[in-house]
Amino acid sequence: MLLRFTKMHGLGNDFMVIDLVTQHAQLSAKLIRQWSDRHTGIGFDQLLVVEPPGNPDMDFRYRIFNADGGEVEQCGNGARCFARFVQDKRLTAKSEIHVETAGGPIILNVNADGQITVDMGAPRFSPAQIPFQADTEALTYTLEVGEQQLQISTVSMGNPHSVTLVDDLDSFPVASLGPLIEKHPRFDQGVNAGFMQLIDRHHARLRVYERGAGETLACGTGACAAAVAGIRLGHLVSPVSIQLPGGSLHIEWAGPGQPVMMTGPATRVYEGQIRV
Ligand SMILES: N[C@H](CCC[C@H](N)C(=O)O)C(=O)O
Repeated sequence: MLLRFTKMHGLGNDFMVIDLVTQHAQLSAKLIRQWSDRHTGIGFDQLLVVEPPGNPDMDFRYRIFNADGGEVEQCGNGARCFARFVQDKRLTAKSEIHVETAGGPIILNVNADGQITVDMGAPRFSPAQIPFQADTEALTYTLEVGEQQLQISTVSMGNPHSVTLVDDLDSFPVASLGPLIEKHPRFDQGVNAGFMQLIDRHHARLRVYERGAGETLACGTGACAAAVAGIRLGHLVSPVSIQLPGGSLHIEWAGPGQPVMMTGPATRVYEGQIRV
């Protein structure tokens, strides 16, 4: 059987997107790892799957799998591509799309200018919600990483994030410290490791070593987590422009209990078919 898919990206964070509303396929971690290989497969950071909703009040279920085959709770750049995909495929005529994910409900708005704004839900901070091993909730924690002691903030956007402030992002050893944080024993389910350089009160630069995918050109939930951490620490004021290697995202957050609003592009690259 041939399975249709669309290759897409959000600021260079790239995806294979498949519609399992009108198609059927049995996915496995092994198959996803084969597909994600950038030499022998299609190549992507994440696989995004469109399914019918479980909850009749929602329009779709949105499932996310990392390149390593693991299913995860949320993907922000993917959410914008999801919105573009379901409109392009005529799976919906709505411009406000309500979607259920393993990390909680999100709302996608396709704007007149083609940008997409996502209500990502409220961030969570308690260690149990990250999950992260700590005695009490704090704004920052000291994490032993290799020979170093790093100050990190932790934020859940449905998926887990650590945020470390650095002075010079270009020279910071993301490739060596990222994987040590990603698989640090204090993060029970692993973590996406963000590294942020403050520019001014409304701007910051960010690199993210993603759980299950490595360093990506952009990370939407990572941008949300970094903006929220910067605001909580008093370094940033909403709205915040987060500049990632692949481009910038506009983030707004009105404070604890309020949703994080992320706005950015979604790009279609090509249509494909693969035998399953
Ligand atoms: N690697 C992430 C999932 C993808 C998130 C990222 N691509 C985004 O745009 O938010 C995790 O394991 O939680």
